[in-house]
Amino acid sequence: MKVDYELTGPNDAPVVVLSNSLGNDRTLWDAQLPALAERFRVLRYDQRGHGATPSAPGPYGLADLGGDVLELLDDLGIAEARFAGVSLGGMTGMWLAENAPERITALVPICTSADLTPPEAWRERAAQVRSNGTESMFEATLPRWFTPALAGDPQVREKYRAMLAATDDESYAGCCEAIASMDILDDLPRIAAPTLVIAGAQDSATPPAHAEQIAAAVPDAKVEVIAEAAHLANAEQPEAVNRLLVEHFSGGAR
Ligand SMILES: O=C(O)CC1=CCC(=O)O1
Repeated sequence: MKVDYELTGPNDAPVVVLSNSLGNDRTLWDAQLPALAERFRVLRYDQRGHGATPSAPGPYGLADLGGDVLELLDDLGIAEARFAGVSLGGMTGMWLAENAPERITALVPICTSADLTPPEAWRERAAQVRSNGTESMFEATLPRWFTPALAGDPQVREKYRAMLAATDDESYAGCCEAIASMDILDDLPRIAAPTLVIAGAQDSATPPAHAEQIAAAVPDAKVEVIAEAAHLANAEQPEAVNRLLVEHFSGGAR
């Protein structure tokens, strides 16, 4: 699958790949771009059926979503990259670090999980979206994405409602099925990339315990919990997340 992408930053700088979560697109990273593109070649892309990337019939697995990234890196002639992903994007990053370790030199999974059970709940969500469409998910989703302070802001509501509604129904469902069938927990100890796991203190979708579980399994991984942030912590607290991303990606890449 050819994904839609955008490259920003110096041509000769190390590459940082940014991967979005379920129901939004690469503009999720708008507030990271200025800080990262000063030092890195930033490669933002849209997960399949999200943003400007075409859809494909589901179900998907994380191998499909990770495979999309490998195809993109191959097409662009990028041998290796640092990788940050939010939620589904973080799962994609962990799959890559386990299955294509030579391509991932540093990893930052953000507000994500390696074990988001029960799978039936994701299959039910997939069925619901195939019947009712992505926009029907909005009122239930926004309070998971942001703390009440931001979730009530009319501009935030409109931006994220539009992104969710623009997400292809079948792809959203296929991504839910990728989460349902996710099988990355047991291989976390194989991850060799220096790893920083970021959590939102108020994230009800993937609470900080999920970050602790990942960090306990990945050799030498660290955890940072961002106060006053829910699931889309990079959008809600960009300064704190930018500082951590720049520090981690400037430090010990493998
Ligand atoms: O929409 C949610 O429930 C939050 C979420 C889970 C996986 C993902 O990418 O977003």
